[in-house]
Amino acid sequence: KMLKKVLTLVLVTEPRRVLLGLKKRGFGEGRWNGFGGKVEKGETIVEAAKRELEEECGLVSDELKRIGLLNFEFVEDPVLLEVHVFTTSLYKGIPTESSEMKPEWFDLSNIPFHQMWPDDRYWFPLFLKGSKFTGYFLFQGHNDIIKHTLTEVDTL
Ligand SMILES: CNc1cc(N2CCN(C)CC2)nc(N)n1
Repeated sequence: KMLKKVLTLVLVTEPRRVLLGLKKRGFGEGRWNGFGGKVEKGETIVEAAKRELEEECGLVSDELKRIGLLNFEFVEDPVLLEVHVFTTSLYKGIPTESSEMKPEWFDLSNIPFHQMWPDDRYWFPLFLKGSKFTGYFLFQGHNDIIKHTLTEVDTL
């Protein structure tokens, strides 16, 4: 049976901007993304999302809203990534560079999709218009999407 890794992704917004981090090392290195990581033993998914947000960019939020559930598979690697996507516009702190991420604000009309995971082009517009969504993306390598499904949902 396929191994499953549960991961988090947090997108911080202001009225006309979204905070993204440039991944400095590891999985997704060189790509802009929201903040997130693994869910450790003994913590809930939203606790993990809150922890990773603070670790990766120094922001603290107690109001993370679940907006998406994305499943990723890579043909070369038998692990399913189950990514729980959150957003918040209520936070404390100043975005601060960490060992993992270099944070920057992007105007909503200027999202650097060419320097992000290719699936983002599909689901980011749903996130930006306030929809909830579930999706599945089958990758070949880290750049090519062979197959995908994406559905707007009322409840996650
Ligand atoms: C494989 N495609 C991905 C992965 C991904 N994540 C984000 C969170 N990471 C911890 C793991 C990988 N984020 C996006 N936007 N797309």
